[in-house]
Amino acid sequence: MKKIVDVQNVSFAYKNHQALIDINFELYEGQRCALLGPNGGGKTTLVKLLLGILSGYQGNLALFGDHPGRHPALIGYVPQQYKLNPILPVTVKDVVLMGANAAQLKDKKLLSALLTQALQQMHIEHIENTLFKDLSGGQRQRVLVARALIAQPKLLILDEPTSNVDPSMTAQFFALLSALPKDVAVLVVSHDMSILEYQIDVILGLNQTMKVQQSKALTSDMLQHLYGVNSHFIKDLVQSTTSNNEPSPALV
Ligand SMILES: Nc1ncnc2c1ncn2[C@@H]1O[C@H](COP(=O)(O)OP(=O)(O)OP(=O)(O)O)[C@@H](O)[C@H]1O
Repeated sequence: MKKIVDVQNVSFAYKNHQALIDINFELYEGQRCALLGPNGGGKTTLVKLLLGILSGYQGNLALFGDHPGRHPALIGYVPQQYKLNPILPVTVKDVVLMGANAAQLKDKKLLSALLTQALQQMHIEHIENTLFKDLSGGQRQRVLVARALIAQPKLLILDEPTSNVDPSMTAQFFALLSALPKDVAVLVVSHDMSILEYQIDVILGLNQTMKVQQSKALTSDMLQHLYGVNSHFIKDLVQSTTSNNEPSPALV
């Protein structure tokens, strides 16, 4: 398996705040990974470092064997929110095609095939001419993933993808993600532990320092690391929010 992300002993400090301390993890092609952590835990900072938006870190950080920011076309980033000027009549198709512009895809035939494929992958071909502003939160989320997919990235970073959608849309959204090409590595950033009910291979628990788990069973150690409170309280909380009140398989 190809290594997509390699982070070794990475630390990062803002002017007056040490945000990340000695972070280590690797991400391989096809892996589905959850980056979990409390507010202020450093998730955004880490993502910005991966995207090459922030620099000035200590340690070693490589994506596709190179410095961050060198291969933007290989990374699809899906922001938490995407604001468009409501006056602009921008359709779903327009938004998805913006992803092709960013990756500088110009061949018209190829572009048309990739557009169709991205719309189909996210099951939004029927709304391609609908105005983006008229969509629901869940539909917008799918359009933004399609916008990232049109450039055929090898790493997809999803920032709090389900923060604006209800639980049934969340389930549908993750079902779609599990149908992505198998070689695409996916990093889902969230503080919502219920994402662990979906297909996740690795948990990165970030709270200034990082704990890595190669399974999606949340251990007491991980809960303590992330939230620093009695782990039974959190387990009870998560279980009480699952739809059928059955103990979640993600918890041990
Ligand atoms: N530009 C900045 N200057 C100084 N401190 C910052 C800056 N950006 C973030 N921080 C601090 O760094 C820490 C990590 O912030 P970060 O935004 O990475 O956390 P997060 O896990 O993404 O949080 P949230 O889940 O609330 O979005 C926080 O204590 C935050 O206050």
